[in-house]
Amino acid sequence: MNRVHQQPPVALTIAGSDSGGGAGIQADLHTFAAHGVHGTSVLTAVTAQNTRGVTAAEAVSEELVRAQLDAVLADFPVAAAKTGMLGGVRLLELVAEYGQDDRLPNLVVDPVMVTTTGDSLYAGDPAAYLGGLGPLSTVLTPNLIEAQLLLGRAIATVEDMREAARALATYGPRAVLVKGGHLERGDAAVDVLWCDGQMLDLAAPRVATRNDHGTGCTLASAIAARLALGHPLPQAVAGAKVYVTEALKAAADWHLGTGPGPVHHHHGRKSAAL
Ligand SMILES: Nc1ncnc2c1ncn2[C@@H]1O[C@H](COP(=O)(O)OP(=O)(O)OP(=O)(O)O)[C@@H](O)[C@H]1O
Ligand SMILES: Cc1ncc(CO)c(N)n1
Repeated sequence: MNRVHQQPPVALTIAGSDSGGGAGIQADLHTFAAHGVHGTSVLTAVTAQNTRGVTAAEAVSEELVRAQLDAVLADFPVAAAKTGMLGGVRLLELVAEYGQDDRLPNLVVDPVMVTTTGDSLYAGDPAAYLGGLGPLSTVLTPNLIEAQLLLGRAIATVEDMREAARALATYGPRAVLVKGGHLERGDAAVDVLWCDGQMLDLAAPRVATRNDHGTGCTLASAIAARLALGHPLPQAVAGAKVYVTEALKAAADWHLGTGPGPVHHHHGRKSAAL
């Protein structure tokens, strides 16, 4: 038997740490593990954060980010990568440099700028995202607020989301997923995917829960995990959305923290405690 098939594919997350464990690098590594993918990580920032918000944040130096990227990429067959919090233009440009050298295959770019609790995680010009990482992205995954910041216009309806996805695609990503988690209307959570010239609406039942911390990170890393496993792009995105919906459902009754808590990344597995 070919031993190569007995080992997990490798995915890489380039993101910040959430001390509360619901978003950021922690959510990404949980998601990779839940998909049976080996997770490697490049830490870009450390945040002091819980379910109520971010109380402090500090960027990792460019030298240390570069050293982490070099260490991982020199030794692991990274099949897909994902960016989350980059903090500002300097780390964004550094990551773009690796992308330009074709060292970040199947790159999912989650343009993290503000948390749902309103804390800023990006001090820089939103346009730098499109210029720096747009052409290198396999999928760009802005939420409503990020899409508005990237395009400088209001987005209020699903039709606006479709127009935004088309407009963002002109900056070079192969696909754009505009997420509608913050469009609190109706009983569906609708995202729109512009992929290879086609528009798809991805709808899921809206889960009645306050525990939605880290859903964006979880979705982006589930897409990366599925790309690492060899799923074709639209199926990887659709499957990742189902995974997030199930993770939201499974954690709906949790009371972890007093604010919006984390989702259940390992909902497919029985825990000894539950
Ligand atoms: N209550 C919900 N029920 C079902 N799906 C949801 C719900 N809230 C969010 N989603 C889905 O979760 C995914 C992430 O969307 P969202 O717009 O919340 O991202 P985000 O703002 O980047 O997340 P966060 O900043 O909390 O990590 C999308 O697929 C969205 O449709
Ligand atoms: C570190 C980190 N990255 C991303 C997000 C967005 O959810 C967050 N809250 N914290």
